[in-house]
Amino acid sequence: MVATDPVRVLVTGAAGQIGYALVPMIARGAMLGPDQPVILHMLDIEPAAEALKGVKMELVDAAFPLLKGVVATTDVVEACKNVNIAVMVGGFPRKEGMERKDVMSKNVSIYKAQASALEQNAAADCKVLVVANPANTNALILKEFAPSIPDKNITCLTRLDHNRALGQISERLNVHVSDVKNVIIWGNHSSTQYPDVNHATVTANGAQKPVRELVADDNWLNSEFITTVQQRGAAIIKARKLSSALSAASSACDHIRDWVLGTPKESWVSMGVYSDGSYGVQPGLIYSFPVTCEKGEWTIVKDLKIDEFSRDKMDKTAQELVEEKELAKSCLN
Ligand SMILES: NC(=O)C1=CN([C@@H]2O[C@H](COP(=O)(O)OP(=O)(O)OC[C@H]3O[C@@H](n4cnc5c(N)ncnc54)[C@H](O)[C@@H]3O)[C@@H](O)[C@H]2O)C=CC1
Ligand SMILES: O=C([O-])CC(=O)C(=O)O
Repeated sequence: MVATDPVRVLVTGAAGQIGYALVPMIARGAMLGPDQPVILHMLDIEPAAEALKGVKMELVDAAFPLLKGVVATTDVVEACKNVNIAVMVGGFPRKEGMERKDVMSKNVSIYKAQASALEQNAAADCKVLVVANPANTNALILKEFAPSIPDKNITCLTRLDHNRALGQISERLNVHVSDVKNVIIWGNHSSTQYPDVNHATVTANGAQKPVRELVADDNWLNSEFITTVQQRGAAIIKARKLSSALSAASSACDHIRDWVLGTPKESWVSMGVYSDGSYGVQPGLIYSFPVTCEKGEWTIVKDLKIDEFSRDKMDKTAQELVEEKELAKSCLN
């Protein structure tokens, strides 16, 4: 493919609230860069067909220079045809008072059903990002029911949690968010996730300093900071009566952009990817790790020092993923 060939990007659940925030970002180049033309494939279900038509009309009305075509459909096969990137948002969001795994039975069956459509119709090297909750387990189900898609091409979104952690540190230290780097989200996109700042730094006047040293309050870092990030999704639902949408859409663009175009030098991001056993995480689980990306491939950052506090939290979130996997399988029987 030459650089100016359009990239086909599928967004499922495109008539929903994340979809509505995400498709204009993609059409403006926030996902694949300002020179990369795109063709948007938007999938939703029959009850949302009229709303989906409306989104397509608005995309036409916005006259995006990079947008070379729009497919808006309720047919999953048509939606998946030749797509290079698939952002799987379709599903049901949780409501106030629920955990993300409470939408499991409704959502995992969607991912089982759509796995084969993707496998059979998408481009052979299609990169898949699962956003719908429970994101890690939906991605795991998709991976199991689409065995010919390479494991490394199926990921889930924990970049929103990563960005939330950057945001909390930036507010606490009164520094710009782009000067904070190398936080890590370990594990599940759920309230057991472990936001870890032990390797994070802030750049000031050309020098890098450890976040722990600058914050100088281990008590805050080991308690309130962690729970704020873990519970941020619930806090947004409480405030908006709807779950996060603009931040989820923006983080989905960050995830794909860094995966395709590469992570900046000496920094990493968090992605939910299949475990190869790194850091003692059960192989095959979709677990959020620190990764660097180059030439369209992610690599888990190896050999970071893990203290006892972190080990315990990393194991607890892994254990939840093992349990979710069993629960998902029972929902599919
Ligand atoms: N991983 C993450 O960081 C985040 C994940 N989420 C999750 O993303 C998902 C979408 O959230 P919203 O856009 O707020 O929900 P929404 O309800 O506004 O939109 C979801 C859309 O999916 C559609 N849909 C349902 N079943 C479908 C199917 N089989 N195929 C295609 N489309 C289908 C619905 O008709 C709806 O238009 C939820 O599961 C939510 O919990 C939300 C925020 C962050
Ligand atoms: O909390 C939710 O249900 C939506 C979500 O995943 C998030 O905002 O992180």
